[in-house]
Amino acid sequence: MIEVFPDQESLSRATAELFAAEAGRAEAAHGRFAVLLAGGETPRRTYELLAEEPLRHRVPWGRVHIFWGDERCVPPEDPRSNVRMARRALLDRVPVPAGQIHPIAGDLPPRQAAAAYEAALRAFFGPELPRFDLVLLGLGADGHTASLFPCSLALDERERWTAVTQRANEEIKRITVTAPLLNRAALVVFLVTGAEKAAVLQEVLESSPEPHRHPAQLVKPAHGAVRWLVDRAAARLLRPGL
Ligand SMILES: O=C(O)[C@H](O)[C@@H](O)[C@H](O)[C@H](O)COP(=O)(O)O
Repeated sequence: MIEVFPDQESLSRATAELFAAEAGRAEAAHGRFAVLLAGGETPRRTYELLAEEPLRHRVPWGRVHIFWGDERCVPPEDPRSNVRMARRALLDRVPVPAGQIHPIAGDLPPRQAAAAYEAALRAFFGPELPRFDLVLLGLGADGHTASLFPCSLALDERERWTAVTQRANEEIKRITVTAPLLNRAALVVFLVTGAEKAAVLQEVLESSPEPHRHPAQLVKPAHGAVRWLVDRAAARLLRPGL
């Protein structure tokens, strides 16, 4: 399902409202809301809106459990950190109990960080593959999502829930969740804005599946839904009515 919004602000507002609605639904259904946050820049405004009136009062923060889809292997205060971005935009401003925030430790050696994060996931969800109520994902201009980059070994990981990856021409490593975890989600929401994403969005949504070229095409939850929230600039090359 693809929803086109006039601009990033209206997309961010709709995403924040969806987050609040899903949180209320999950809490009513099973007493908690487990969400996987996206990194990068696109979700920042959504997180800010969730911390502000009126939405801040619509989310049962005491029942919310926060995880991340990926993190850069940088210190916690590094401006590139996805955990830092979400803390500053949202988590430092709403009453989620500290024990319900499960950051990826970007300052650990990468393999140790991936193992520690997988242990945190297992501690919370148990031995079964985690089923998140909501997964927020972005889309890179190269078709990546989370930190699942084209042609990376992590794309074929079917056992582990986390992996160490590295983006081409980027000196740092990254920790990412893997496709099996993403594909257990109840609801996956891709957030895509900006004219620079128009070409890749068209390829991901309209070209034949080539997940090693466009890892976002790996995301097809067997028992869940995928929604694409895109702005008009990113959607400009899509077939009408897609
Ligand atoms: O750590 C990251 O960078 C994200 O997890 C990554 O998958 C991001 O969602 C896309 O690269 C889009 O990034 P923008 O939202 O900044 O365009």
